[in-house]
Formats: sequence, C-alpha cells, structure tokens
Amino acid sequence: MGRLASAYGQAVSAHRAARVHLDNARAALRAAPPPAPPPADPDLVARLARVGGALAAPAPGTPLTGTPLPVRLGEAITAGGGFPVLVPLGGGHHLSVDVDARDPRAAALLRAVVLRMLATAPPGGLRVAGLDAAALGATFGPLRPLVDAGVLDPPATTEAEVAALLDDAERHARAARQSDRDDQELLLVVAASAPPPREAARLAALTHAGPAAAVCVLVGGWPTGSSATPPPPLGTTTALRLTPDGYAHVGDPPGAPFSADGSGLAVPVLLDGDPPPAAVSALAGHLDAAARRHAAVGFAELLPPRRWAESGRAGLRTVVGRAGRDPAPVAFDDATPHWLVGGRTGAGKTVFLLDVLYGLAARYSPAELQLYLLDFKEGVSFTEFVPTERDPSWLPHARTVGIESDREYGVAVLRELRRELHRRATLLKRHGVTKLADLPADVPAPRVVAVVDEFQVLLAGNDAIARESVDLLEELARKGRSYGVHLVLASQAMTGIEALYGRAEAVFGQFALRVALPGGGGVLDRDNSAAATLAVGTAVLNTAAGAAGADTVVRFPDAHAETGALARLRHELWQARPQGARPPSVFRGYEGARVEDDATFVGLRPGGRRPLALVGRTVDVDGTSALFMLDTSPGRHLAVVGTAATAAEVLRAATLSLARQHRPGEARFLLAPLVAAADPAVDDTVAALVAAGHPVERLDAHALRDRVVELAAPAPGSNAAPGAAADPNAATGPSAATGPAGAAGSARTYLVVFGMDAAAAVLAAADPVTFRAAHEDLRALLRQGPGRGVHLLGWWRGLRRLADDIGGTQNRDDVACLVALNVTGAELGLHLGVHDLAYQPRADRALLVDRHDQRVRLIVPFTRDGHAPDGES
Ligand SMILES: Nc1ncnc2c1ncn2[C@@H]1O[C@H](COP(=O)(O)OP(=O)(O)OP(=O)(O)O)[C@@H](O)[C@H]1O
Repeated sequence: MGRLASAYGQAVSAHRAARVHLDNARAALRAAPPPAPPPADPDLVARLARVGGALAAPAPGTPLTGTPLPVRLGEAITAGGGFPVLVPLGGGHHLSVDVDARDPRAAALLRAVVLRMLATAPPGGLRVAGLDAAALGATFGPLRPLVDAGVLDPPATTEAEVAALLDDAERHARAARQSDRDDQELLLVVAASAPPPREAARLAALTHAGPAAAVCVLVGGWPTGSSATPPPPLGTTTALRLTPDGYAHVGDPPGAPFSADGSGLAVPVLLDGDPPPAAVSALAGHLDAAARRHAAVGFAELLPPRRWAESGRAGLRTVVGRAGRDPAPVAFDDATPHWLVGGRTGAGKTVFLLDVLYGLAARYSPAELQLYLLDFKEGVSFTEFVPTERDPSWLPHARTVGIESDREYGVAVLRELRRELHRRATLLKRHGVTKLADLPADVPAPRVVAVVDEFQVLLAGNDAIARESVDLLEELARKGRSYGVHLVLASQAMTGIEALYGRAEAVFGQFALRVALPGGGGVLDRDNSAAATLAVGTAVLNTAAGAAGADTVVRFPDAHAETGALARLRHELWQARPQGARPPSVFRGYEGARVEDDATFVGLRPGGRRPLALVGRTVDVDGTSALFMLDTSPGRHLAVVGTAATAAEVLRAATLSLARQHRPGEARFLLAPLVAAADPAVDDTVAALVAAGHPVERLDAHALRDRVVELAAPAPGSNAAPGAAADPNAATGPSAATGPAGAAGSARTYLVVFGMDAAAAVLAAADPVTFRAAHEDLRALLRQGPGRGVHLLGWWRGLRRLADDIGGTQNRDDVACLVALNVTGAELGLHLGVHDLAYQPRADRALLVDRHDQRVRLIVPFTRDGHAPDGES
C-alpha cells in the first residue's frame, strides 16, 4: 500500500510540475495573447469541468487495458477560464500528433504522456517501446532513467530494429487476445515519427486491434486532414494538430467527442511541456524497485499448498514460473505428452528442469509419478536426487539416475522404458482399456517422466547405438501418450538432429510442448522468432510443436540460487517415502568400479557348483555384476585383451572372486606374473589369496610351460586326472578339500597368467625329446581343462597374440570368455567373426563377450582405488 501511495505521490508531483511548467509557459505567452476564444459555451465548459474532475480520479495501480484512462494533454484556454484537457488512452484508444518529435512541443508531449501513464499503471502493468528513426532516439533521451529501470526498451532507430519492434508488438497483441484478460500488461508503442509506409501500415493495424490486444499507440508525424499521400487510417485515435501560434487543436476522442460535428475541441489547448528530470528519475527509481520485486519469481511459487495431494491418472501438471503476473502451468497429458527443450549452454536448462522436477515431485507421490533421469554432459544436473556421503536423502520418485552417462547406458534406460511400455500394454489389455487414464482407480499405474539432457549425444554418429536410439525414441514417443510414459528431450543444439535418418517428424512430431530458452530457438519453427530476445531466467513455452503464435514467455525461478529450499523439500519428500522404498539406481560415468563393493562379490560363498569370475560392473540400468560362469564346458577360460594395465586389475578381481567360492585347499592358484606392469596387481592378489588361506604358486615362463604340459596331460592317479574328479562341479564339498598348496588333491586349478604373450616363445619352442611344442598342450588344456576343473585366466596384450596361442581365430571358442580393453571394435569384430560391433575403446570401459551365451556387454572393469585408467603397459 505504501508503494502505491508513493507511486501516486510521484504522479501527483509530476502533475504539479507540469502545472508549474504551464504557468511558466503562460507567462511566456502573455506577450502574445491567445487567439480569441469562442464565446463561452456553458455546455462545453460544463463538459470540460466534468472530465477535469476525473483527472484527480485515476488511482495509481489502475490497469490500463480494460477501460481507457483519461490522460491529461494540457490546458484549454477559454474566455471562462482554463480547464485541463484529457483524452482517453489505453483500453484500445490511441493518440496521433500531426508533426513528429523533431518539433520540441510534440516531443515534450509524448514524453509527458509516457510519464503519466507509467505513474498510473500498476508495477509491471505497462511496458513502453519507442521508435525514433527521425531523431535517432534523441526524443527518448530525457527518459533515459526509465530505460535503465527496464520499463522503457531502448528505442528502435534502424529499419531492422523498427521491424523487430513491430514483430514483438504483434506477438504481444496476439498473445493478449488469446489470454483475453483485463489486467494484461499494456504495451505502449511510442512512434516519435511515422515509419516508412510498410511499417506505418503495421502500426496503423495495431490501432485497429481493439482493447483485447493490450496495445496503445502514440504516434507523431501522422498528418491529419488532406494530404497528397494520406497515411493509413488509424482506429480509435484522438488526433492532435499543432498550430503555428504555439497552441494545439485536439480532435474528438472516439466515444467521447468534444463536438457534435466532429470538429474537435473548439478552444485552443496549451500543451503540457516536459516533465522535470527529477520527476523522471524519481519515477524510474520507484518502478525499478517495483519491477525487480515483480520480476523475481521464487521457487516457493512452484509448490502446491499440500504435498502429494494430486492424482496423475489424467495427466501431470505443475507450475514452472510466471507468465506476466500469472502462474505458468505446464503438463504431461494428451495435449502435450512429450517436451522438447532447447537452450544454449548456460541458458538455464538445468535450472528449468529442476524447477519442473521438484514441482512435480511435490504434487505427486511416488505411486503417481516415477522419474528416469539421464544426463550425458559433464556436470551435476541430477546429482542432488541421489544419496551421497554428505546427504543420504534422495528423491523417492527417481528410479534411475545417469550422470555423465555413456551412450550405452542411455540405450539401456530406453530399453527399460520400452519394457515398461510392454508391461503397461499387457495391463491395459487385461482391463480392456486403451489408455492409462481409463484404468480403474485402484490399479496402480504411476506416470513415468523420462528426462534426457543433451540427448543429441545419443544420436551422434551413424552407428548401431544411434540407430537403436532413434527406434526406441520413436516407439516411446508414439505409444507413450496412451501408456503414461512421457519424454523430455533437452539439448543445446538442434542442428544435426534434424536429419535423424529422415525420421525427425515421426519422432519430434509427438513433442507438442516446445520450451525455448535463450539460444534455443531451434526447437521452434523456422519462422517463429519468439525466442530471439530471451534473457536467462526466461523461456518461451509453445504448445503447438513450435508453430508461431502459440508462444507464452515465462519467467522461472533460479533453483540454483535456492539450494536450501530445494534440499529442505527433498528431505521432506524423502522422509515421507513409502516403506521399503529403494534409492534410485545410479550410474556415474566418471566413477570406477571396485570388486569389493560389488553386491554379488560380497555374497559369494564356498560351496557353489559353478564358480563365477567377476570382472566388472555392467553398464546397464541396475549396474549388474559382469561375470563369467566357469563351468566344465570346453573353452570356459577368460582372456583379457589389450595393452592397458587395467587387464591385470581385471584378472585380480576375477581371481579374488573365484577364491571366495572355495574353502582353503579346495582350489589352487598358479599365478604367472610375466610383465612388470602387472606386478602391483599380482602382489596384491597373492597377498589376498594367502591371507584367505589358499595355496598359491608363482610361475615364471618356463614353470608356466611345465604346468601347461602337466595340466594338459595329468599324471595317472592325480585328482585332476580324468576319472579322479569326474565332475569338478560336484567336488566342492569339504571331503574334497585336501592337501596343501599344489597338492594333487585340489579340485580346481586356476592358472592366472599376467602377460600370456610374454611366454609365446617358450610355449612355441619344440621339446628336444618329443619335438612337441607346449602350444599344443595349451590347446589341449583349453579344450579339456574345464572338464577337469582347470581354467586359464590370461592377459593377452593383443588379439593377434591370443589368436596365435589358440591356433587361429577358428578356435575362438576355445577361450569363450573375453574382456576387450583397448582394442578397436573392427579388430574385435574380425576376431569374433561379428560385423557391426559398436565398440569404441575408452578409459575405464571394456567390452565383455561370452561366446557361449552370445552375451556382449559394455562394462566398467573392476580396478583398485588409485589405478590409472589408461596406464599402458
Ligand atoms: N531463472 C533464473 N534466474 C536467474 N538466473 C538463472 C536462472 N536460471 C538459471 N540461471 C543462472 O544461469 C546459470 C546457468 O544455468 P544452468 O546451469 O541451468 O544452465 P544450463 O543451460 O544447464 O547450462 P549447461 O548446459 O552449460 O549446464 C546459472 O548460474 C544459474 O544461476
């Protein structure tokens, strides 16, 4: 109230100042008395007095769009005395002056009217846009403080700027007509001079648009009366003509004429002059503070009065900020099932998504809403939704969260969503309905919102991942509407995505809601420039898949600036989580994997029938353990291939996981550290095996050869010989646990070779007596060893060397378990005889291939803390 009173005070002082000016002007004119006023017309005087009474009336804060506001232009000079002259402006009424603002009287009048209207409008209720090609903006110079306060746009002076201003005004008019409300912001277009014919016609059209368009035009240089090239007619406009004697003639205001015959006010009018600079500054200061208060949208505005009170059955709705002074709603429903969000980096995309996600999470319980969150960029977009050491809370709606995700993880999430679609299809069929909304109320069916930030990463490159992603996105977009699965695809660049193998329309046609943040105009139609001038913190929402004319500009709160409020809300929702709720499965692309943290590893116990060799964490939705089952089939051996020293880490993890499945003495471990790069991993493995009580033997290349020969053709009577332990899978009970390290009684033998290729020469050398190379024994061992409980786990530093050892790629099934590190997809495809193997070698990733069950998986290989990911041997 205080603010309003003060605004009113400003207005009154501006009026007073104008009076002082008037008196001064009068004094100046005294020497040249006014033209003889017409004989006193009691009727006119009475009418002017009535209108004059209204001058005191306009209360500050009066909306200017619904009904016109009487605005003072100056004082009528009559024989009976002076009266203020008021004309209606706003509410669909306009003003023209016959000379342009290069005439100081016209310029001063335009400025005075702008100031009066600003002083009367509610804060944020009036925006002023100026055109001044004739004086290059000088007309608006004295109003500079209003530009700084953000209520007056810097005047348009060039042809392009004038055209852009008119674009903006027309957009404003269309949007206002659509929203059709009384308290709509009024756009005051002040043309200091008439623009060229094309633009003049557009300006004139605005005056015909009616009150609902919420535009008021003040234009100078618009001749009245006859002229060789008459300008386009204006609608609902009071025409002002400056007369050479220093006075003005005021035409009849439409709807409230001064004259009965259309001749206008019959007395000369002394126009008000410039408002004093102090009044301009004071008003600007007031409006600036008010505008800032008005512009700041708080995070609290996005939240509902009660948590989890809404049902998502018919769709999801939230508030994302403000459009003008109103809450800006957004929805995932039949009309806008999927969203496409664009904005250059730093435009506030993450903030916008956080606003939406928290808004939804506060309205809908986890029984109504599930979130799948996927981010491909470096950053922290969704980290706050997952538990950390510092903050154990998580968002109970979140099912999966991918941070700095791999493309393979992205595809895994999309596949999981497709499975969800299929589950829902079955559910709907069972209930005989075709839409989620038609399911009986007691059937739980939460809506799913899947957010993919920087989704263009998924589609980059013409590879198998890109092709599968497009297929999945298309299917999800097409069926998601009926099944309550909604996509939000966000990107900083739409270029390149448009191609989408010619299926852009099939995919993006379903994305009815477009959100353009600064620099994100690419999500709108080519001819829709609504996002061209956005500032950070604002966005264009378009509900017609980007088509021009369906745009709403919204301001959304800076969630990053209110981390405390966000954390409080998250904790509140976390505390309210349903009993038994599990935290989301999290994939952090930058994080290594430790076998000691693996749930399967922790659960391993002696006594299992088929030992598992754990090698890493699968890049999938649940981060499942990547493992091989070492059963008795020929070829159940592990080859880790590549020059990266990570291979030694993988062998360590595999060995330690196998060791957990045997009681001391049930298995023996023969370790051959043949390359220096493996030494730290070997030492650690040996220490762990010994500490667990397992027999361990270290071999050099020659000892390795001897063992290979021995294990390929075991001595009669050895437990490892055929027949003695016919089924090693069965020989894991306590009765089989005999003998110390290396004893013949071991039921399992693991030959772990760190740098198998370093033994190639020794294995290839022919025995001087038998002329047989140990390579042949190796191949026999590979085929027959598993049946006798003997498995080889080896690191080969290249695929060629592996192929040489096994006797050519045709024997590839003799080492059926493969972990490929830094070998190329093409090389690997050649080795495996597989075309189109999408694998890009990179740090901290490996490809798991199991020849026997046709498994191919991207994994994060197990390493120890401090292991340098791409350390090459
Ligand atoms: N509504 C807002 N009001 C004020 N500042 C904002 C608003 N939204 C975002 N910002 C500011 O803009 C900056 C960038 O925001 P944000 O991190 O969301 O951008 P982004 O588009 O996700 O960028 P990137 O893609 O590079 O991560 C932040 O510093 C943030 O505080």
